[in-house]
Amino acid sequence: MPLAAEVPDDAHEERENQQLLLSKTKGGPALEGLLVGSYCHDVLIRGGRVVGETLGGAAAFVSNVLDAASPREEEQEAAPFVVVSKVGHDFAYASAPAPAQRPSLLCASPTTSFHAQFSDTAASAHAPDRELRRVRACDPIYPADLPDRRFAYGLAVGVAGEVLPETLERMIRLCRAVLVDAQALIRAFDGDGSVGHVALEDTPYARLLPRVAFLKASSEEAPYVGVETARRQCCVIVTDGRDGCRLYWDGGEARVAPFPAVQVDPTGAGDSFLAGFTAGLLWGLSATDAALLGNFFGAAAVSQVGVPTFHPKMLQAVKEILEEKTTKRSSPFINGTTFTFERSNVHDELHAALQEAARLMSEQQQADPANGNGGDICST
Ligand SMILES: Nc1ncnc2c1ncn2[C@@H]1O[C@H](COP(=O)(O)OP(=O)(O)O)[C@@H](O)[C@H]1O
Ligand SMILES: O=P([O-])([O-])O[C@@H]1[C@@H](O)[C@H](O)[C@@H](O)[C@H](O)[C@@H]1O
Repeated sequence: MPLAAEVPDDAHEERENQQLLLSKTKGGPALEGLLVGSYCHDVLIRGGRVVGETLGGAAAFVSNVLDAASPREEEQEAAPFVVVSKVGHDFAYASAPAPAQRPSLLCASPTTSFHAQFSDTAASAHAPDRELRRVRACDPIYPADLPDRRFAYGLAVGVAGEVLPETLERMIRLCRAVLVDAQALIRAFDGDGSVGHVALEDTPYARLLPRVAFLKASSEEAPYVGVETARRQCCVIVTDGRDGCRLYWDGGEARVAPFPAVQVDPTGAGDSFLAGFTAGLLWGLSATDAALLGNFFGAAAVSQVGVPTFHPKMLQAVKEILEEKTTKRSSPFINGTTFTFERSNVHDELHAALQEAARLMSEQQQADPANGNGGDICST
């Protein structure tokens, strides 16, 4: 399987990109990321009643976790990444932390909006927890919307088909390693906006897979990704709700254990997982170890409604754990030419330490229900 460091022979721009990044990042500033996908409006509905209206879009959940957990230099006020997102003039959350910090491109079309219909009866462990309908769609993100400079890593995190194939291709050219959420590639929308899926191999994105480093899919999306074919081209991560996740690469696979959580809203779990995973790579963890951080932030996401708020003490605990358990502050994968998938000998210790931080998080939430927990969307 080609690693991110390997590029097709004819990809001059990508080779040049690698050279630039290698020279720039050796002992240099923290690694800058490029996050592409639009913020949106989420309307949460249960039993025919609106039970929540929140900021949504993977860009919001991913920014939140990257800001909380990615390594940064002491003097850096914000985590080093750029967001390319599009919203309309009706955007209701311009002053929320993530959009305020990294504003969107304004369009004449309305902000993308999803209705999430939650089941009125208790969901079984593996049944889809919600049905999504895209009720409005903002403009797509075009290659020309991306900054014309190089990035250490890219995250393609569209929710409504806004990351066009040519935009993903441009990201691959600009970024040393690209991580993709399958929901950006395989969603199809029928006449009333109901979200369905198409097989990845039938989309124009399929040919780009060998140049992608990681592809994350939920267990519902995995059959459309075709894990057995895709794992020969990039590392595939399948998330499985409360059961954690599995990684598949060419020649190996691993299961990564979850963290306990009291789920009140499943929205954003996959997005927060991908961001936690990316932060883990940036801290220098192997892919299987980084997935622990993905599971940790996925569990944190489901414990609150909408984009979660993290308690500073919990974040401090996580930072101390990462400082202790990681040997480098920047990933050899993103910073250099080597990369590992396998679990390391700190995996179990890291899991145990994060489990403690997860316990701290749930205690703090119970003690302070105002801390982002706006009510239970899930239970009957
Ligand atoms: N109920 C839960 N308890 C603990 N962790 C969870 C729970 N639901 C989700 N997670 C975490 O979030 C990750 C992503 O959740 P999942 O439901 O698979 O994604 P999606 O939101 O894309 O459907 C999981 O792999 C797991 O680590
Ligand atoms: O829950 P999750 O799969 O991680 O991601 C979600 C998307 O599937 C949904 O379309 C969007 O409206 C949510 O805000 C969130 O981004």
